Amino acid sequence: MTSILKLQQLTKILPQGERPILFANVSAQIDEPQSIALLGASGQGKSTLLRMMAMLDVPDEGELHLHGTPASAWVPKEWRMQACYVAQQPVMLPGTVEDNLKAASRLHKHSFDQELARELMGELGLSGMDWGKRAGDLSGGEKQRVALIRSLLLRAPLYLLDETTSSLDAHSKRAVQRLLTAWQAKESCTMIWVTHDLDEARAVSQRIWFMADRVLCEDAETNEFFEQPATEKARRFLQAAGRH
Ligand SMILES: Nc1ncnc2c1ncn2[C@@H]1O[C@H](COP(=O)(O)OP(=O)(O)OP(=O)(O)O)[C@@H](O)[C@H]1O
Repeated sequence: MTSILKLQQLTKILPQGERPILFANVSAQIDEPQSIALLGASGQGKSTLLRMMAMLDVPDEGELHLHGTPASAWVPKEWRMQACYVAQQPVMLPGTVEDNLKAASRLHKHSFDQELARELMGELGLSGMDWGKRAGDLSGGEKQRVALIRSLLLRAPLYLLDETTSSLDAHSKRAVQRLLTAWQAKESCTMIWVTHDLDEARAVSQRIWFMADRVLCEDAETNEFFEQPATEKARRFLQAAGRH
């Protein structure tokens, strides 16, 4: 069976600093659609690894494969349509909210699914929003949610979510978690969540990738990771968060 995504011995070396190796020999494989939470203390390289999976950063060593084809054989733009990166700081495209929502259909050259867009806006508490409003004038939380819906409308098989809910209020955060969980199941897509919120990780993921001391230290089922972490590093990480 062809894997959805394969990370093979990925190493990232930083251009300067006392600790030049950010991470080394990170290997993992996703064989079936699922949600994975990528955890670890600050500065371990989680965002860098996620950006590599989006072809927005390159490994110094190792190779990534998407649907069985190595990154070197992909046109980056096509890879990014399959592996959709949702940034922590949302970037609005020029124009209106509607222009942003229509971005995926323009890219794919297919008709815009207005009904689905309305449904998703409603689920994230944005049903009253004027679609003619300039996207740049939205609040930070509104931009985050519109950017997320714009990404979902791409209907990508893989979503790379970089602390997507961190700037949202508790209500919106729960709405996003609910929507993405339902979307992942309905669309049979894969989601990789970088998050510092362990409640979120537990609620949304089936699997945990845990980074510590420059390696991917654990790759485990979510319950197993939280109930019986296999390594001392993970135990200490969970203890520090009051979870173990
Ligand atoms: N291209 C680069 N050049 C220099 N430093 C970099 C580069 N990419 C990442 N870094 C550094 O690598 C470290 C890890 O960054 P990264 O954001 O990937 O970690 P993280 O685990 O996601 O951290 P956080 O949880 O705090 O967001 C940081 O100190 C960052 O400044």
